[in-house]
Amino acid sequence: MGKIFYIMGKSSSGKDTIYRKLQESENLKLGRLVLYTTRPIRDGEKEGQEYHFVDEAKYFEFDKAEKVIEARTYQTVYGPWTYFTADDGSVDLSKTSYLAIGTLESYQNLKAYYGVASLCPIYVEVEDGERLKRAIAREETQKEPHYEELCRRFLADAEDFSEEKLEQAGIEKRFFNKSLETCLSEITAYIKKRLIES
Ligand SMILES: Nc1ncnc2c1ncn2[C@@H]1O[C@H](COP(=O)(O)OP(=O)(O)OP(=O)(O)O)[C@@H](O)[C@H]1O
Repeated sequence: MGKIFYIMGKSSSGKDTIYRKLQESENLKLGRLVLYTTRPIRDGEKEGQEYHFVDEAKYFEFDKAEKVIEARTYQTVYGPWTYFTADDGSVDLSKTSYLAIGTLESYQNLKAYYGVASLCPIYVEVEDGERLKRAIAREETQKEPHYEELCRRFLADAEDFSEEKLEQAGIEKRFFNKSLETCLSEITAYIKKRLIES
């Protein structure tokens, strides 16, 4: 059976960067499980790459059809943004393994939906000061930087990824993203090992 390799970490820990590199990796050949969001697309993002960018009506459509696996809404300074995973027919674990990005909460819900044996957590960590610098640098590249949202998210993450919650979710292994290259090679080796085991 295939596995869902689930990348998690606080904002600006490097999840998207790592996700893109692993997707490009010739020798892993992982399918993509793309989450949905109603938040506006950022400059440089592409539909279907980081997320499926949809409006609220689409979310309600999936919900009505009972196809929402997990959903969470953040009351941001720009209004409510919903992030969700939908059973949109793109996942077949009998055929392949997948790579996804999500939160600790969505990870727990996917475990309940697909079964604990199908999920494999990839938790990425960066020292807080360095992570904040990367977040600001990334925001500065945006046409309309959202600094308030950056601060809100930074504070919310401290709670959402508390040591207690990590322990509850059974996250033991951590991948430190100081050097991207080293972090990527450690994650790649880990995924290969887990693929052989499954
Ligand atoms: N090892 C690294 N060294 C320096 N910069 C890095 C490293 N890894 C990622 N970055 C940069 O840090 C910024 C944040 O990375 P990225 O957008 O991948 O984080 P993220 O975890 O997906 O954040 P979010 O959850 O907020 O979308 C980006 O500008 C990225 O280029």
